[in-house]
Amino acid sequence: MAKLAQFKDFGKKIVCVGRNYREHAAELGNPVPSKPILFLKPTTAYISEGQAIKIPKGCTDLNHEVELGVVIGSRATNVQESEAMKYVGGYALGLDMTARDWQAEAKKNGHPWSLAKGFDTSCPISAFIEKDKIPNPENVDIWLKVNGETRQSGNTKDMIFSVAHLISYISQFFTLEPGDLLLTGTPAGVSKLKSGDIIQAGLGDVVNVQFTVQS
Ligand SMILES: O=C([O-])CC(=O)C(=O)O
Ligand SMILES: [Mg+2]
Repeated sequence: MAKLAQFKDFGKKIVCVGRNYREHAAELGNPVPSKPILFLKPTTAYISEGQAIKIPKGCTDLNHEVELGVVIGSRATNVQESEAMKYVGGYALGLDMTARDWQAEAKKNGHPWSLAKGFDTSCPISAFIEKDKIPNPENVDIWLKVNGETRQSGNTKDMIFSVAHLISYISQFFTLEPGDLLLTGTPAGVSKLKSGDIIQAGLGDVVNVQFTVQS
């Protein structure tokens, strides 16, 4: 496996998992999935700390979704679940910013979520986290505050599909490449944001980030 340093410049394709926590599926009135629900964001969605989250033009219900991000370390095609963790290069905290009004409309009409999930600034991301800083990705506290008030507070042990299962499942259909980011789904507590809001989010005490929302 190549040296981890090369993944500090991760920023390749963003593969997202939907409804991977029962309580979040329930809060939006969705059934619990029997297999992972996948969607993609374009790489133009990435921002890092210091850049603002922009409410996309016409969106009236921008939501935060804090998620554990897994950075892929080596090329993965059709990997077994028992081997899958070898393909992890490290981690990151990611926000799956969602135009909930646009997503609701897309759901109603059976249309894709690309616009609701893939607009510019829809993937704020922390710095790269070395793999050994998170020895067990299935037991990490994950939290998000808006203007100092806790909105999301979960633990990755409540994920329906594990990191290993997700990598194995996804790699059956498309190849994961070094530098790709896998966003593993959000716990409950998603809520509406407005211009000027300050989001703080973190994974246990491993990492925390801050982003401002702008119209
Ligand atoms: O928009 C949604 O509810 C699906 C999703 O991304 C998640 O569960 O993290
Ligand atoms: Mg999400």
